Amino acid sequence: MNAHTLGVLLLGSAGLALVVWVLHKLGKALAAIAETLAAAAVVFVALWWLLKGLGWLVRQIVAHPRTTLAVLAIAAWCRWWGWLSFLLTVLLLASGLTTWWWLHLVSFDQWAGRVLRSWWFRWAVYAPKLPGWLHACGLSVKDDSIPVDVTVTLVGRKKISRNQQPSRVRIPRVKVVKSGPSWDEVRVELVAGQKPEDFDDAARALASARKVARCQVREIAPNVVSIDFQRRDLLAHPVPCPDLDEAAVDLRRVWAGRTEYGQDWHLPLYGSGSHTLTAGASGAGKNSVMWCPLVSIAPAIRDGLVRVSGIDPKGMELAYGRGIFHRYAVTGKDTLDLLDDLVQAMERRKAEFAGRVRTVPITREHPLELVEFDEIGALTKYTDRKTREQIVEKVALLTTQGRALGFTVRGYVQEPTKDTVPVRDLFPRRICLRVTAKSHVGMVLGDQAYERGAWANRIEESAAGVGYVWGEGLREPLRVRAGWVPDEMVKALEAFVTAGQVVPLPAREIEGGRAA
Ligand SMILES: Nc1ncnc2c1ncn2[C@@H]1O[C@H](COP(=O)(O)OP(=O)(O)OP(=O)(O)O)[C@@H](O)[C@H]1O
Repeated sequence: MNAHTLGVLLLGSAGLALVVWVLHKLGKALAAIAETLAAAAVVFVALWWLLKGLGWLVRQIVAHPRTTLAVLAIAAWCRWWGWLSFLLTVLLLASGLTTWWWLHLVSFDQWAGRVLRSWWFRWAVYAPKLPGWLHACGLSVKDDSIPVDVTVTLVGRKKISRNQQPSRVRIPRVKVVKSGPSWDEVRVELVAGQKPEDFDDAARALASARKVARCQVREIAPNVVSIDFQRRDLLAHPVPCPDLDEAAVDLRRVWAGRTEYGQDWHLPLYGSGSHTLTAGASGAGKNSVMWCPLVSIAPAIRDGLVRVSGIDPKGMELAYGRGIFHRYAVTGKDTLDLLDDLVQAMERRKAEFAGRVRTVPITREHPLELVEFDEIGALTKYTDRKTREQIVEKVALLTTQGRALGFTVRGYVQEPTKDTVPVRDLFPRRICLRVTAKSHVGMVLGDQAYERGAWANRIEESAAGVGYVWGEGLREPLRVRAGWVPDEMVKALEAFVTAGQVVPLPAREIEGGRAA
């Protein structure tokens, strides 16, 4: 090997060593950069998720402030007083609520049950499931269904612009859930492009999705509808009126039918809140509201503790049980005589008891005078002016002064306008059976009754005897069904109270319906 070759070899080796050294340094530098980048990426991703999580949490807190407060309160309780005391308090509360439920179902449900049920249904049913049902029933709006813009430029070319973002589905938002004993009201806010009628068309599909028999839609505001689901109906079948018996009678609490909770419904015929006005369209079942309490107090009528007077402008309904009525009137003149007689009796009683008692005790000498005024509108609107004014005056006297003296008036009307029944407001207790117009509900039960769930205009024709009561200790309108009194029972009642003095009609005629 000569000197030239040796020099080349040495130079080559030195160059190679330099290249290896440079590559080594470069590799180290790149590894450091990659490591830094990876660390930065991990930190960035972690921060991104943290921010996203925080954003979600803030959204939840804003969207569900009550739940957030409850969770915070529970956490604070457990932190300061321990989880055992919290558990014991929950158990105590639960047993208190159960006792209340057991003792008085209606007041429990109206004050606590429906709040708890609404909360539970919102979380467990409507918030998670309703969006899916609405989408499946065609009640969502897809952004790609927004029309495409077509622009004609100056050079005549068409430019078609589409939204390139992925299509988004917009679904009505659940605003409020209210759960009554039979119905759930779910208020949703419509999205742009929807109208309340879209929901009307989808009502049956929504009922199937919720697996309930009925679903109805109400427009609350131009952009808010209430989707009402009927969960159950304990009043779907007629409620039989119990047979006549000798049981003791409490005139302040007379059995009249059943409530939507499946419990007994009682009405007072004596004392506070006994004057009652029942409104209902033709065939709504007003007569069961009249007959059923009379059947319940049959022993008191027979024993002379209750004296029933009947005003029957149609001359049909009450005539079928004519023997039950101590006084009976059909025409305007007869009605005036009947009311005159009652007002005079009231005046006599007033003179006898004034200053001695605050409420006249009911005895055979001073029986409860119960007036059943069928079709009150026929005589307070559709008679001559003089008779009409006198009838209104007498009814007003009896309803304003009669309570403490043992005089009770129960009126029945088809059209509950002030024009038809000028004394409407003098009846402290009102019952609204099926009516033909939404406005009638407010006229009978008062403002806000319809909004609070007394949907009497929606009662089906087949549900005769079903209606709503409100007020008198009831926080929310209560759906009731009057006990059904068949024709044979009216005859049996007549025979019972007259001790068989009235000759019953032959069975053939009874089966054929109520005779005049
Ligand atoms: N409580 C009830 N349960 C079941 N069906 C009932 C009840 N009450 C009434 N019905 C049915 O409805 C029909 C009409 O009832 P009802 O005569 O009481 O109506 P109404 O309101 O008095 O009508 P109108 O004002 O025309 O006399 C009855 O013949 C009966 O078939």
